[in-house]
Amino acid sequence: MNAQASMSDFILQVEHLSMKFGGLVAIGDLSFQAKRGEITALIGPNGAGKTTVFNCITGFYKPTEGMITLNKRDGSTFLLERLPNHEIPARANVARTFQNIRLFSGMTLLENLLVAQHNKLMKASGYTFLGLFGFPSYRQASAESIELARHWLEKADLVDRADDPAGDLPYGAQRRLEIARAMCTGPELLCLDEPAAGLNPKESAALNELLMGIKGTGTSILLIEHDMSVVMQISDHVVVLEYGRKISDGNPASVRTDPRVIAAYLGVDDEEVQEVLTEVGDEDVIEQLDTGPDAAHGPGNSASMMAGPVSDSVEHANEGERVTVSKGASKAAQVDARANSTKSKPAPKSSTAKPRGGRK
Ligand SMILES: Nc1ncnc2c1ncn2[C@@H]1O[C@H](COP(=O)(O)OP(=O)(O)OP(=O)(O)O)[C@@H](O)[C@H]1O
Repeated sequence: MNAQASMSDFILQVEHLSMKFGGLVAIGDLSFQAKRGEITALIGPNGAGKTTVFNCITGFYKPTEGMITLNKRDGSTFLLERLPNHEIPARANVARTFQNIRLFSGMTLLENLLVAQHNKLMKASGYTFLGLFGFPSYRQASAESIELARHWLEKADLVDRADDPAGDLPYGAQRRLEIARAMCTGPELLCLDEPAAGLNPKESAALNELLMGIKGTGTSILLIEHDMSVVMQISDHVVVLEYGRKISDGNPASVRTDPRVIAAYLGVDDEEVQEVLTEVGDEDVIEQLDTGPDAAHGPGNSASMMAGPVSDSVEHANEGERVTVSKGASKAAQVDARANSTKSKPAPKSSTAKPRGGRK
């Protein structure tokens, strides 16, 4: 990320966010920023804490610690962790979709998009029955709402089905309708929780097109996604979580080749981490294993960033370069521990990480 960027270039700043559920640390000291007008992806294995981050941003959870700042285009700033959750969409202009589709399936597509604009229409009616009698401000707001709904139905390639019940749409189209509905609330930050889940490749491509169109309007997108074809194609910036901690943060190309990310995603047995990294990694990855993490895009060597679950420990054994990691520990931490171990024992380069099966 550009060090010259000013604070107002960032729509969202998450600082030292922690969320604990009893003894479970779902998010631990997480900091990242999302640039205005960009697509920022939040990725990580199941249970890494991605949805919990969304729930903190959108007010469903009040974080245990930390600060979430939203900087709007007009210069106003909101501390989301302090804002009542019903004010987050209305005042901070943050909209979200959920992992499970939440449409009004018996209502038409158009009606779904008009319901999303309910607040605007109520305001225009003066919160009275005057709307029923064609109060001019209400008539205008009503016409604008229909126009906005039509606009987003077109963008989502759904305008032909405007009068069909939402429940009749194929799954991928329902996903796009949800996003269109969120866009009708005029968000500055759109948070999408796994929008590509369950989509076929054609539907994924349609989703990518819709999201790129939304980005083109200047709306910033925060995206949780497991589908790497979506993440790598459309994201400007990727933040990777493992056990609620950030293990990598950078552009898609740098994150894709980060050994810690590969290890976290593979989810292999502890003793197999090195073996699998060697087999799947390209020369860059192998080189990083030998020389340590890439400070240019990684989160650095800070133990707090790289720690696994609170109960885990990473020990350096006294047998050459072997690293012992307690069961269930962070795979990213193993990669880091191994890199540190290699650094502290200057061994000949040829002694580690030589591909056994060659590159794939
Ligand atoms: N309300 C809650 N109460 C207790 N534990 C919770 C709660 N919400 C989340 N967790 C726990 O926090 C951790 C992170 O969960 P979260 O759903 O945020 O992960 P995720 O990365 O979104 O996973 P997935 O990719 O499977 O959706 C998990 O261990 C989960 O069980």
